[in-house]
Amino acid sequence: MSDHKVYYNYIGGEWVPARSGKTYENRNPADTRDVIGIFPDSGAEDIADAVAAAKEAYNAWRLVPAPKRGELLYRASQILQERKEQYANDMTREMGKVLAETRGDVQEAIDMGYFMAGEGRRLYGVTTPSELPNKFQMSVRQPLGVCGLITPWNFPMAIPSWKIFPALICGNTVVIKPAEDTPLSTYNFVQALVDAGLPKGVVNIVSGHGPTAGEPLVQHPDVKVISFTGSTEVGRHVSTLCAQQGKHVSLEMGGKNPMIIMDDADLDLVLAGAVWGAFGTTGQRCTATSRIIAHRAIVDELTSRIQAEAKTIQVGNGLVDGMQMGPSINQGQLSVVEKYVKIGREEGAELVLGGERLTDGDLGHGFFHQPTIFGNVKRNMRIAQEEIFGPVVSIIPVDSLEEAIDVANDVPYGLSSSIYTRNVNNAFIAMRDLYTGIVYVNAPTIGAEIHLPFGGTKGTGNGKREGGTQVLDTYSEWKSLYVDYSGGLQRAQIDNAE
Ligand SMILES: NC(=O)C1=CN([C@@H]2O[C@H](COP(=O)(O)OP(=O)(O)OC[C@H]3O[C@@H](n4cnc5c(N)ncnc54)[C@H](OP(=O)(O)O)[C@@H]3O)[C@@H](O)[C@H]2O)C=CC1
Ligand SMILES: O=C(O)CCC(=O)C(=O)O
Repeated sequence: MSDHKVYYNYIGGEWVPARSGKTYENRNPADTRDVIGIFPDSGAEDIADAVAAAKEAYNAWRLVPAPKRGELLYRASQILQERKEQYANDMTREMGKVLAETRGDVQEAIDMGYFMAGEGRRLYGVTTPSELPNKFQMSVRQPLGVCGLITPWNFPMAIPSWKIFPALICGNTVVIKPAEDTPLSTYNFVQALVDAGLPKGVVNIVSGHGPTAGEPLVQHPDVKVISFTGSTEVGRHVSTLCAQQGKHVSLEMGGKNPMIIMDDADLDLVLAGAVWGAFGTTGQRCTATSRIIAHRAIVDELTSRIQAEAKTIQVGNGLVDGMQMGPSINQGQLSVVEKYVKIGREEGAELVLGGERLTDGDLGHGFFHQPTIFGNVKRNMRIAQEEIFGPVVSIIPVDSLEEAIDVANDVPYGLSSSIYTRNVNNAFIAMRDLYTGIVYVNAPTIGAEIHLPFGGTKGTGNGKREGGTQVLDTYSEWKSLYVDYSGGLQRAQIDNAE
């Protein structure tokens, strides 16, 4: 028998194993000798149990006054705050990103909790004047029922919080299937909700694999909305399944985010932003800067300065002080990085830095790769078009702002973009013409805050947004209410007119 910690699904207020008894191991991507824990390898039957529990709990939860629901969310955020350091440590161990970043991940969940707790006292609808006398009208949000949530591994607490908190504040109940690589952080998040006193069945977590646990959740007829964050390929499949049942679906998917550097940019500022944008979280952010579109007048200087800066990045176990970049999440993702490095070389891009897996000493036990920069990249090369989701950035020279924006928009994704310039006109043109869900000026493509809508255009999404109050639209439907207090007067007026 192994002595690793065993985790269970949380269904209807009980911690239970998968009905089949099957489990899987969760290992540290920085050192695969380190087993984080044993998690249920759940199937359709476990999903069915969780959906039934959520459906039952919905009847009471939807009637809890929204401000009271908000108080529970507030309490959960306080608990997350108290446990922030422990949860950040757990997250670095299971996901690999450095501690400063996992603290930020937990903090985003805390922020989202406080934000949505406040929404419990707002959840604004509108009133409008009526065309008729003695008639009142207004619109209110109503919950949908059971929400199915499917999340990726790169923000394993923040992204679940972006879904669970707004779903709950609207009066829904939820079943979440976290990424198989990072269940612990989502379990920790759910534990905080449980400890805050959430009623049984309101939140349910079922771990397992996408096709065997995620897909049954998507297909379950009692699940009214699916909120999915992950790859464009899986997201489109999920969307197709939802369409077959006419089910609501919110999709947040991939990115190929450009950073435009004009010839008047402050290059010191650019340097910090470009290195953080490209190599923060090992490039495993959907908002990561994966293309630097630089004016030809400064591209050589910029390339050599970014190369010098990126060379100093300390790559290693994120729990060790001083480390700046962790590993890829797993062997599959590392292989994708290696594949694209090979493709870039074959396409004739200039390898300016990196390009190799790191295996010295203890690094050999993890999925580490050098920060990698390609220069002289052409806009239509595969490394400039396809999402890599790793520490690889392409520098693309251009001759004008117009060309830069054209190149920036010429990819199948549209999540985030940025421009560095001292010229206010250029900045406003870019804000207007970059066809992405998020645009930064003089800042990298990463670092979104939860108070504004988060999401993208084209292959990045399906028009929905997380974050901001706009996220409430995913977890509620509008109901228009008309109240006639004329005592039949209106009917009489209409009859007389006829
Ligand atoms: N736009 C955004 O907001 C964000 C987008 N992303 C995108 O996510 C991707 C990386 O995340 P990754 O986890 O690898 O993405 P995947 O699409 O592989 O997985 C996302 C989630 O979907 C599950 N899943 C896989 N197959 C199915 C299926 N057939 N039915 C239902 N669920 C399924 C996964 O389970 P399992 O873990 O078992 O595979 C996981 O929980 C990148 O492309 C990135 O751009 C990431 C973060 C934010
Ligand atoms: O850096 C950001 O803006 C947030 C990134 C994010 O949420 C993601 O990559 O999933």
